[in-house]
Amino acid sequence: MNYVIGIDLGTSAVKLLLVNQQGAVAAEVSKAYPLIQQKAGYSEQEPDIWVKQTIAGLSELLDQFTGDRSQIVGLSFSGQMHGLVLLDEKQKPLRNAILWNDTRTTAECREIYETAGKERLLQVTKNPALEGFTLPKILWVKKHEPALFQKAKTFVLPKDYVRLKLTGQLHIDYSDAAGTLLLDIAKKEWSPELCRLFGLAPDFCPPLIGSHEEVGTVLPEVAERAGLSAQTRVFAGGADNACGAIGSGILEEGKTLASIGTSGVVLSYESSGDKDFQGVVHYFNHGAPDCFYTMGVTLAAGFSLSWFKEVFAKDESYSELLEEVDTVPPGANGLLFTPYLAGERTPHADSVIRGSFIGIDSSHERKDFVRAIVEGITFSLHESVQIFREQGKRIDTIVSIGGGAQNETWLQMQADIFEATIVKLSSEQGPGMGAAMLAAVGCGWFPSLRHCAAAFLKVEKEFQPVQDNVEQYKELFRLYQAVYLNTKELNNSLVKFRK
Ligand SMILES: Nc1ncnc2c1ncn2[C@@H]1O[C@H](COP(=O)(O)OP(=O)(O)O)[C@@H](O)[C@H]1O
Ligand SMILES: O=C(CO)[C@@H](O)[C@H](O)COP(=O)(O)O
Repeated sequence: MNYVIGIDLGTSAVKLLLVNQQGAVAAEVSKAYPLIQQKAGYSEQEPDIWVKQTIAGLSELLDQFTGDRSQIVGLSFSGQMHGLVLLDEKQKPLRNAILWNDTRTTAECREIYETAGKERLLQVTKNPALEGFTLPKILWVKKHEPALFQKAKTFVLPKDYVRLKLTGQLHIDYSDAAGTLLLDIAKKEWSPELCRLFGLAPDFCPPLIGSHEEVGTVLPEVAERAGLSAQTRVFAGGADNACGAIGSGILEEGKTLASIGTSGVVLSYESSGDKDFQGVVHYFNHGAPDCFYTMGVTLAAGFSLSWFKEVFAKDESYSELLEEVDTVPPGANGLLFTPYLAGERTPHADSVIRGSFIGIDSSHERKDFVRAIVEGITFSLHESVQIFREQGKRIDTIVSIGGGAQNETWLQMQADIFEATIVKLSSEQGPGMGAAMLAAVGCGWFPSLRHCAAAFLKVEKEFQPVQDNVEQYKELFRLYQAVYLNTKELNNSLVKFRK
């Protein structure tokens, strides 16, 4: 029996899956790393911690493996999107990576519209200028750290940096390049026009590659440290949401997923790259060749829960924290939460808004707060589900993945709020599984990702909406939506008091 490894470089941790030819997960490892938040709106990570934890994770994964290492024939990557890793001429990072949930770049987003024009930007990149995307971060460093920027020869995205250190090969794949605001999405090439407008040298953007393409083998010194065979074939991999789509079988029109990781995502397959969504939802290249996807993004989905756990329940596990949440009724006994801890993207592209608990009563217990958080995150994702429905998409079944999909009360809540059947797969690790599938297809185990999905992906359980809950949540959702409008101005006035 042969195996492949899927490496998902998430925001909270790198997660590694060892997958056999039947798609069963033979071993899995998660290695965490911290977020660096110097001030409100800032979010960074140290690129070399990703590499260190990935190699340590590979080594732990291999410790669990009793077979012959030469049976591990391939590996590939999935990674948090948009994060800027600036490299010098020796391909060393010049500073910490600025991540997808860092919103310091509102002025640079304005500059992008003024320089390129919103219409033209949407035509080329299919996306609006949002603080989380890569180009605004490049412009921020250029403006605020000019001496450092002068030394920058190129840039990569997070998982591309790890792949560079594991193989020595420099690339960005199309699905991740799509989130930079520098890629012509339909033509699948770096936009010479945008690079020129923003003063970026033609070789500043690295060579592009397809997610399924082979880049080489692991470097001998890495193979030795990780305990891998030096013959292990490496395939490019993709953006975590593109890989999540592969790993949950979102490979044809009409399929939708909801992911609750650090961010929250509702994603839908698109067969062509020439539709016009006017930037209301993100529109990116898929990890499967020559197709696309649209998605709405909640910036602080799982992050809202991890924030609460870190501040109020540091020593408890998520299962302990969520233990009593099913004893609290829908509406958390009159408590509403909006998950805007890091600002928001869909439907309110707003870097200034922050979260609220509305309706705190002296009768509320911790479990009410936890229920309100989980409901607020799910309401936020429901705003994206609604956008897709308003655009004519039929959404009656949603595959749920990410850390949040480990909790059955939350899965039932998704069914009740989204008013759709929620599918839980045998592994909730969609992005890691998608990366493993890219390696499996690359190694020739299957003729296509669809064949691989048919063999690998197994439904573990389905959750149906409960009508009584659906009705209550419809009313609560309207109240939830009112919170944004009623707290927007208050938050604008609070900015000067933030860290
Ligand atoms: N047992 C659990 N039940 C519910 N939610 C969980 C559980 N474990 C983790 N989570 C949530 O999942 C998030 C991490 O999900 P994950 O998909 O691993 O994120 P990322 O890819 O961003 O690192 C955490 O922030 C937390 O909110
Ligand atoms: O910014 C986006 C998508 O546009 C995020 O979805 C990141 O890709 C991070 O993902 P997770 O760490 O939450 O999986």
